[in-house]
Amino acid sequence: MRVRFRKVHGAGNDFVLIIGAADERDWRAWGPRLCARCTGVGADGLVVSSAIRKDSAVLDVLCVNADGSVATLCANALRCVAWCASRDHGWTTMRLVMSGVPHDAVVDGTHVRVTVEAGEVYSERVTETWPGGTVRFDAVHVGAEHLVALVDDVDQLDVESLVNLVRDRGPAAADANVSVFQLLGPQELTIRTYERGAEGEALSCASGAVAAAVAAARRGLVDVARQVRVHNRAGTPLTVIEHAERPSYWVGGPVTHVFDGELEVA
Ligand SMILES: N[C@@H](CCC[C@H](N)C(=O)O)C(=O)O
Repeated sequence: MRVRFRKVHGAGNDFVLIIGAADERDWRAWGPRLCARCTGVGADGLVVSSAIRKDSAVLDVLCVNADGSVATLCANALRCVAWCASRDHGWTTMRLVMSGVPHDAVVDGTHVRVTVEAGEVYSERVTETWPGGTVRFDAVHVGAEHLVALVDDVDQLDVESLVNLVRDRGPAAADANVSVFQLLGPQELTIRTYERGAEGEALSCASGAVAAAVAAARRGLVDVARQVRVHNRAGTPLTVIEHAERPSYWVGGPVTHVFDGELEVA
């Protein structure tokens, strides 16, 4: 059977997006095949979305990581789904459900923001001492597990080697997304994220941006009641701000359509 897909990225975090295909197909098995950089379409994740009720602005979204695991939250995937739904149906606000958790989305041209809920910040949950010094990671659950560490200079770090060490630090670390961030100035951070499931450094990570902003706020470095800009490897910053009415955060930034295609899936 042939299905249509879109290749879309949210500030460099890229996805193969299949719309309206909520059936029994084993998308977990298709994730690694379609996401493979050399032999597939190439992406950080495969995202499958479908309307919960016909023509309603409520969509169920599945995100399968490039390694076949399922992401409990991928905020950039949600942003990309919202952009596509806006283009297809003209909706500018919608509700997206990922792993049973509802998220609101607002589309304004190519700028898309979604809500993400953050749990408590567990300070210095993992400490790693290595030749580059000591790095202390806070643990923050933002729908997916994140470890985030404040460092002096993100560019000086060999992130992959650091993550390999951190991953051996027990259950809190073994299955987490891992980020290092730096304070750039008032209300500005820069971040590098090693993404679980894509098993590599992502050009941007929206839930990682929320985790870093929340951890930085807890340290008194930023005020999340006002917009925090989070710079990334893609060079297209995301913004994070507390939701005015409920205990949640908006994370926003650009979504870019790359191309459309058709796939034969058995
Ligand atoms: N693949 C990760 C989640 C990735 C988060 C994503 N990049 C974002 O934008 O939120 C996982 O399985 O935890």
